[in-house]
Amino acid sequence: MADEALKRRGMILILSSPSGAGKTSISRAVLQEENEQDAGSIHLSVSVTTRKRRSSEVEGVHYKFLSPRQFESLRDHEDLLEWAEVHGNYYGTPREPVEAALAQGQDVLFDIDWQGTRQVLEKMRADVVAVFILPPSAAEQRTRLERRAEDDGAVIKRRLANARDEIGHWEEYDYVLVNRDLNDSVAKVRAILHAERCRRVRLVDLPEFIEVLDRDLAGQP
Ligand SMILES: Nc1nc2c(ncn2[C@@H]2O[C@H](COP(=O)(O)OP(=O)(O)O)[C@@H](O)[C@H]2O)c(=O)[nH]1
Ligand SMILES: Nc1ncnc2c1ncn2[C@@H]1O[C@H](COP(=O)(O)OP(=O)(O)O)[C@@H](O)[C@H]1O
Repeated sequence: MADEALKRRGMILILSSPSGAGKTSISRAVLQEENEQDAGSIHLSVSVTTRKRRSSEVEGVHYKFLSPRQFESLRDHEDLLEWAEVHGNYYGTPREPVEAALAQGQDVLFDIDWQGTRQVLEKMRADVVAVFILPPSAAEQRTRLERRAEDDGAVIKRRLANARDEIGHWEEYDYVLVNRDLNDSVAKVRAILHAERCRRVRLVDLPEFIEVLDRDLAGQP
């Protein structure tokens, strides 16, 4: 990235939450604000899924919508970094775009569930920062799902029933936040991202930088 003194390896920023807690709203705002500040620094990992497209979603932007057969073919060819069945549908992360972005020092945002998070942590712990988002209360979570009005009653019921299972994995995450005020949550996720970018292990040319600094200091009168 243009304004950084040190070359950096990219990271995977995972956002997980029970349905309706607000991770999609937070991720869209984080991506927009970050790219206004520094274009191309972070992008969404576009998952593949067998679930039906919602009216607000655009093919290839929010998800790639596949048939079960297409999904299984990708999975069986090891083209997915992780995959899981969630709320009765398959979801997975295409591997190649993520590996390319990390190598170029770009960050990738994952909106994935706890099962996927576990797989990515097992494979790539050093490159992963995992954030768990909670709703302020069960009543507010239900209200948000109903207000979103993208799913029918049975689907909302299933998502709320699965919420306890998802929340049960909070201890597997590096950071946890309660999404009460959206702007506040977006600011917190951006603060996490900015701090994590400075981690020593991500600064790939730090040893050379220190060596030059040290040599120049030694050579000073
Ligand atoms: N493991 C995994 N989970 C995913 C992936 N994409 C989405 N999910 C999760 O699947 C769940 C359902 O997502 P979605 O159908 O968009 O519903 P929403 O959470 O109610 O907005 C959420 O927990 C997502 O984080 C993926 O590629 N892999
Ligand atoms: N902090 C918040 N306060 C009030 N409403 C919110 C907040 N965050 C998200 N929402 C709303 O709640 C609904 C569910 O949010 P969404 O981002 O789709 O959740 P998720 O992706 O976790 O299922 C949406 O209608 C969204 O506009």
